[in-house]
Amino acid sequence: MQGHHPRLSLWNITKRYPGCIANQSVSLSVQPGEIHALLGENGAGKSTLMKIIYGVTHADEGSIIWEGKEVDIHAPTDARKLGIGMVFQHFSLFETLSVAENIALAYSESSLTIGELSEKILTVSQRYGMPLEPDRLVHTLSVGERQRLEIIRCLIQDVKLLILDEPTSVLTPQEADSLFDVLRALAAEGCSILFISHKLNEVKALCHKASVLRQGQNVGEADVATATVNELASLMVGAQTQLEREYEKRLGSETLLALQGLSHVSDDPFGVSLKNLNMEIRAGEILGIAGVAGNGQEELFSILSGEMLCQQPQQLTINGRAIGRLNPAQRRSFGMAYVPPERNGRGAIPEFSLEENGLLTSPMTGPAGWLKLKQIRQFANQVISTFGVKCHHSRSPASSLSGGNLQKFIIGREILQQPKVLIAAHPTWGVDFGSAKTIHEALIELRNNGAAVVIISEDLDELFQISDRMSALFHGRLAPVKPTTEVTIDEVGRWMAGVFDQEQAA
Ligand SMILES: Nc1ncnc2c1ncn2[C@@H]1O[C@H](COP(=O)(O)OP(=O)(O)OP(=O)(O)O)[C@@H](O)[C@H]1O
Repeated sequence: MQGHHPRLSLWNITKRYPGCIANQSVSLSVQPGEIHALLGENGAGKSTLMKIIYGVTHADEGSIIWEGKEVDIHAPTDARKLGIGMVFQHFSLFETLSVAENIALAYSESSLTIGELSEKILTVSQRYGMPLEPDRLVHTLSVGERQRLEIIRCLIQDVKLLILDEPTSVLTPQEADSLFDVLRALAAEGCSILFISHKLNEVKALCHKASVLRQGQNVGEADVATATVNELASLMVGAQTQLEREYEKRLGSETLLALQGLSHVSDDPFGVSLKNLNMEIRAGEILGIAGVAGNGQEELFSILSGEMLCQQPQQLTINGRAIGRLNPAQRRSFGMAYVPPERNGRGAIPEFSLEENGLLTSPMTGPAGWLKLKQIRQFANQVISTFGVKCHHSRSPASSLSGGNLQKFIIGREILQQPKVLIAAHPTWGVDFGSAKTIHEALIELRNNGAAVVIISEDLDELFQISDRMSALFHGRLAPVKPTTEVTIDEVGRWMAGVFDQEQAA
């Protein structure tokens, strides 16, 4: 009697990691056709629970009931056989293969030819209004299209439960709206959806129910139609909380960092070339760079940080000193600091402890090169306490932190070094709203102390909230730089679509 049972029920799921209980006796149910949000602060245990359902990791205790029957899900293939699909935050696609070839790889057990699979892709994409050509090579796809590919990959196999982990963090507002239309259509057909998000407005707009995890435990369920965004927030943090703050806009003083006629031809066949960028970033201001991912943000970050060098030293100056040919460490000696777009491998080394990761960008050695162990520990603990990083202790490996907590550690490590110039890509990516506020306040304080801050982000709400001036990147070109108070969201949207006159660009 399948119809009478919830699609999925979890009973008393417990998962322990060394030094922490990620999920503690979590029970929840999802009905057919229900869009169910999973909310919780960073480290609350959301991803762990989803990974257990999808068979990526296993519970120590508890049971999973699928349409009324207890099941063992040992691996993602078991989950897929039941009709469970998952779209991860980080896509795992092969750039040089086509859409159809990428999907074929996920279904190696199926006997469909590429031609038959392409037919199926077209049918699914037309049915749900998600245009995607099966022959397109993945490297030509935008981020939104890549996500479509991941979703279609799940839908090809009649999916009954779709899990999405922060799916809108990589999308423009328009792309997020069309994703929601697809999810609503799927739910109307009876597909259940589990949706992880830190954006409570989205949850309110899309979901029917929300379960809230706090420190690994399910602390309640809310009917999203009747709960306000503030009530959802209070359930998450267990107290009344102010969601957002307005920050005073400032116009900076003297120019600290300047880009002059900076062009860079990408040697990556899938990269974006930067074209004649001119920009001044002043002491005491935050400059926000908007743009749809893949328009040169990655390259701009690399050229500002020194991971990629300018052709001419004077194309990039700090306080008038030409630094275009200096490497990242040499630029740091002039007071620069960076928060790169990837946490793992670039922002932090997963196998290293937090103390060692602190040392990576903040050298704490004595005259003979001896490590100052006490200072290293103090610094890591200062970052942990100032930015509310949830971890076992300062000697825990970075890989044991939840995504949002590692992000807080990386940005905290950079801000506490009091840089003169900070270049930060997606500073609050995957960070819960309480911690996002802490990070915003720290960035504003850094600005108020006279630093020049560049924020490269796809999150327009965030850019409008904390930037003093704004611009956008499109196909490696920079839109005009204007005070945030003088631009509208529509104008920035047009910049992001390439509608600007390069002559006016600053
Ligand atoms: N492989 C691991 N080893 C040790 N501890 C881990 C591991 N993976 C997760 N944890 C811990 O389990 C807890 C829950 O982490 P999880 O990633 O599920 O949180 P989350 O709610 O998804 O957080 P975020 O919003 O930051 O993604 C955290 O305290 C984290 O440090």
